[in-house]
Amino acid sequence: MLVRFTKMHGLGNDFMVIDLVTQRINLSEDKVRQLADRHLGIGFDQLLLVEPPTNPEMDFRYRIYNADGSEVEHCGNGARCFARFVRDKQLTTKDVITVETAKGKAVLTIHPDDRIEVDMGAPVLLPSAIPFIAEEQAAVYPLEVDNQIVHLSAISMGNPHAVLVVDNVDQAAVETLGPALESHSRFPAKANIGFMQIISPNAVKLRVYERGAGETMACGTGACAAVVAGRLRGLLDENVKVYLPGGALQIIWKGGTDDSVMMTGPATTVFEGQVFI
Ligand SMILES: N[C@@H](CCC[C@H](N)C(=O)O)C(=O)O
Repeated sequence: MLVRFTKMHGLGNDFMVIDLVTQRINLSEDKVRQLADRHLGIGFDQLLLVEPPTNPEMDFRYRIYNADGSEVEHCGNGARCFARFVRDKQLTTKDVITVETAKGKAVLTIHPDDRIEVDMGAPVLLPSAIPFIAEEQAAVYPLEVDNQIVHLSAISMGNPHAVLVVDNVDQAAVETLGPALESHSRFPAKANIGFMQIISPNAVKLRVYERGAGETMACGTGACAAVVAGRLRGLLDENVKVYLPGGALQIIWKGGTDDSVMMTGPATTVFEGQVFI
């Protein structure tokens, strides 16, 4: 069948977005992989499916799939694109939108200047809940990989992240350490791997090797996890600009275990199309 879709991006982290409020389809993992292929399909880092809510207190539900076909819990850049999508498609007229994700509720605010703010919820630091294998909770964990010891912070923003602090992000071993850590046995559900260079207490540079997608131009949940990691290590203030290869996000985290991480940034529509599925 012919399905309508929109191609979007958040700072270069790109998405195929399908409206399942007004269309119906079933997608296998193989089909997602085929659509994600940049030569044979549409090409994307993640697929976003916009659906009616199952909980009547929410406005929508959205589901997220990585390019490798795996379903994931959360996506920061995707959440902003989702908000832009439902407004542009006139599926809602609200400025504050609530959405069900696989890990609970997200609240999105569209500001008059078009930037979108997402309440990403509180970070999860308990190792078993990330999930990360460790005897006790710590801000930094030593871990052996590729015959060396690296020091990382482990955080869930709904999805699992590891964050390493590096001296120079442009020279970080993202292509080798990224995949080795993504599938490390201490991350039973795999993980997204962030490499963060501290510029000042209010600015960092970040590259993220994403689980199921490889290095992307930006990762919203990765930016949130990086700021949490920097705060836990006493390196960052509460309001931090995160410079990713595709552009900058503003991240605010007050630092309490119940405090939400707030992420603000843009969402861009590239084109619309139809594809046989
Ligand atoms: N690009 C996303 C994160 C997408 C999911 C991630 N690859 C995972 O497997 O958890 C973002 O902007 O947060």
